Amino acid sequence: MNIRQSIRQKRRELSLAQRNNAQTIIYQKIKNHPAVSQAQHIAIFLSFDGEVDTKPIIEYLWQQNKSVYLPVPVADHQLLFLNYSPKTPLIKNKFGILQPAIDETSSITIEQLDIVFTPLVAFDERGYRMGMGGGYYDRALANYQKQQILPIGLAFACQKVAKLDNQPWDIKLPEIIYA
Ligand SMILES: Nc1nc2c(c(=O)[nH]1)N(C=O)[C@@H](CNc1ccc(C(=O)N[C@@H](CCC(=O)O)C(=O)O)cc1)CN2
Ligand SMILES: Nc1ncnc2c1ncn2[C@@H]1O[C@H](COP(=O)(O)OP(=O)(O)OP(=O)(O)O)[C@@H](O)[C@H]1O
Repeated sequence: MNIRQSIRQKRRELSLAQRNNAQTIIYQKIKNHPAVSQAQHIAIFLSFDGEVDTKPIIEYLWQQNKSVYLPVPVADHQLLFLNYSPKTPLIKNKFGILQPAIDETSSITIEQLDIVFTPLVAFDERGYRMGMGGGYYDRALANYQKQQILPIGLAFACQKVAKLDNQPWDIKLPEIIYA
């Protein structure tokens, strides 16, 4: 089994108690995060495959009157970020992940985002990430520094590896919140 598959399996196999403990710590870190307090436009994702459960984070962001956006995979491995409010109807995309139905009027360009909470399968000390293999986030975040976007990875500690062999297109996350 390759490392993507083996870490996805480890992540799915975390017990409910392990998950809840870690998620409580992660939520606390987000609530105390100065950049999150200052941000207005925040992209996050709806969890699947054992990812950190983002629902409570989204509820918190809504409570704080932040504008929340979800990734929508489109052609050429591009991501669209669409507004997500408590009223937004969700549909399942081809990966089985819930997303808002495509509605161009609610999409935001990447450079308008302040923070992009980024899903990942594995990460290393340096902040390199391995994702699901579509290259969606590597493309979306290719120029994040110039665009003054703060990508923040969200993960469980079991997703950390010593060193990923990174490719030229791999972005390095400046911050990963994990527990
Ligand atoms: N919650 C969440 N949303 C996300 C991502 C993510 O990692 N997590 N993505 C991060 O990029 C994008 C979706 N990327 C994905 C890429 C591949 C597969 C996947 O399961 N691939 C299967 C084959 C799928 C198929 O039938 O076509 C596989 O590799 O076995 C899923 C999501 C956008 N939304
Ligand atoms: N900035 C980019 N421009 C063009 N192609 C890219 C870019 N980033 C990644 N790719 C292509 O996308 C493919 C998948 O990349 P990779 O395996 O690193 O994805 P990933 O980070 O695991 O997935 P994701 O970001 O969707 O979670 C690679 O074959 C790579 O050639």
